[in-house]
Amino acid sequence: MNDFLPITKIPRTGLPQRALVVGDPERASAVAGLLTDSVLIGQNREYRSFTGTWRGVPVVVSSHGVGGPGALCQLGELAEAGVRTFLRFGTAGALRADIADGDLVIAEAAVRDDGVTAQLIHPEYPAVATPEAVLALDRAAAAHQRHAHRGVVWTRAAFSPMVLELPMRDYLAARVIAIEMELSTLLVFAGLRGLVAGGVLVIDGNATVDNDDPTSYDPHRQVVADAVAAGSAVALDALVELT
Ligand SMILES: O=P(O)(O)O[C@H]1O[C@H](CO)[C@@H](O)[C@H]1O
Ligand SMILES: O=c1cc[nH]c(=O)[nH]1
Repeated sequence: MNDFLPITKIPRTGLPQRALVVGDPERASAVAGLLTDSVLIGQNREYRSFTGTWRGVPVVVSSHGVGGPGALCQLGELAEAGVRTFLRFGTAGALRADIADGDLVIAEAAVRDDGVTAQLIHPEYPAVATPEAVLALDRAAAAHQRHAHRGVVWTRAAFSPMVLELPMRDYLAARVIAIEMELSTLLVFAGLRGLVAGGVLVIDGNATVDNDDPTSYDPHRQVVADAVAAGSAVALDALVELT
């Protein structure tokens, strides 16, 4: 048998039990650059994975690309290789005027509009973060003096609407605070497997505005880059607190 798993090309066994998962492979490299003794352990497609230590604790940092189905492939292989605790460190659009660019959103749960978890379990099953992960992220954000908001996140498979309208009004009325594309997949996956999971997201725009004018979405701004750099330490600090 091959020593590497087929989709991510990470080693089949022996990975640290904690992983930070991110969308962008370049973000995986940047976060790995913060670790001690970081080693690239797999690179295939959108999946770039490292091991290293943070505050003396072994961790994995791994990218899953954009979208739930691809993320699910990565999560399954990380779990097969030994990961038990997952935090997603991503970006998201704000759904409230008082949530600013560069702020952090700590997810308590996610709306399962992800296009993939309905193929795993009934839609009534919740996508909920492990309470200890929420609290660890809250403490880490406070320790780093980062502005953080807690609430429900909308995970949506399609980045932009086409013929059908986004049900934006309903989720705004339901007080959902941010939108992104992979978190509910992680939370459902972890729930079904009995694993620990949570997520923290850097706000890179206001999705209620960007939805009216898609050309206004610009995640490549200094305020976002600075928050991603600061948020990396928040996410890693929380990750190593969890068991
Ligand atoms: O910054 P990441 O982690 O990729 O997260 C967000 O950014 C991508 C869309 O631009 C989607 O993957 C979305 O979930
Ligand atoms: O899915 C996403 C990710 C970042 N920002 C958004 O507006 N949407």
